[in-house]
Amino acid sequence: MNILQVSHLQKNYGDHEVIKNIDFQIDYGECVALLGPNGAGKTTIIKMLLDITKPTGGQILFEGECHDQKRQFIGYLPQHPTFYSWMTGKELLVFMGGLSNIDKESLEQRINEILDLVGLSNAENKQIGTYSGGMKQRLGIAQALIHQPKLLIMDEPVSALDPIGRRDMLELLKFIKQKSTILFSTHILHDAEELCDKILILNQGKLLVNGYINQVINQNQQPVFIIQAPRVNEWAPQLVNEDIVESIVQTGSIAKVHVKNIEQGRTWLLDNIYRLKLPIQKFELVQESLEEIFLRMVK
Ligand SMILES: Nc1ncnc2c1ncn2[C@@H]1O[C@H](COP(=O)(O)OP(=O)(O)OP(=O)(O)O)[C@@H](O)[C@H]1O
Repeated sequence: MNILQVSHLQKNYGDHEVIKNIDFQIDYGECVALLGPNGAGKTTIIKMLLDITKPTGGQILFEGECHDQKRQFIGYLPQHPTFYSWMTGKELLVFMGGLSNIDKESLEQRINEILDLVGLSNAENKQIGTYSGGMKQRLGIAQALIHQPKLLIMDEPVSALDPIGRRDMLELLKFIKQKSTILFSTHILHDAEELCDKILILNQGKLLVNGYINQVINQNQQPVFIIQAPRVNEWAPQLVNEDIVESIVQTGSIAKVHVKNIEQGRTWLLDNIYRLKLPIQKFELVQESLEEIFLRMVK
């Protein structure tokens, strides 16, 4: 049995179809990234899993059942957690543990364990208002895990952090995932690649991809020619050809040209480089990265 089964999930706001007939499942011990550009519908899906928002259609089952008490089952770190800044980290966890009906004796021990896990033992008696962004986010993880939920859901857990806070958080999540089942949303591909087993790519409410990262890369990767030469804006538009070229992406002095067929594309591109007398610095055939696959799909 899987831990979460989502079938035919739909959400409309008025006439706006925000989530369009989505199916996915999460198995025990998996770490799954929900990826999508701004407005794709990631937060809406998470809110429906948490019962904050009601679906327009479809079904959400936890361990095969529609649970009424989702708070016991799920630990949740929102996109913008808000804390009382006058509370200490420990006081917040006592408060949250109380809401989850953990008895006092077990709670004391659980708080010590969880503060140790997230690296906040030394700051437990400091007011949250004095915490850095990274410390607040780690406290957010601690409150989400205090009642030992079966599923940890996080909405953009690292996006707002500086590079050091982000690295700390990724390392913490790598450790937590060894013993947890995790679903988190992000628009940062690299984080998904580093942490996850499976990815769900969402665009405009539709699920475009649902699978293990390696499979997704193998099944969707397209060959791409890299051409580097000065004044890319002037020559790249002349390489448009619907029969041969799928798309062209320009960055700096580089054009990434996706072709429909490698042999035909190579010959045609070389002919054009010669015709245009391009002073090329590089001509190379590479495979797309996950980020490039994502960008192509959500365009
Ligand atoms: N309460 C609401 N009423 C009407 N439309 C909404 C509401 N909440 C979200 N939407 C719309 O639903 C769509 C999906 O929004 P959602 O916040 O789920 O996207 P997201 O992928 O989480 O984006 P982001 O990465 O920016 O957080 C957007 O077009 C948004 O404007």
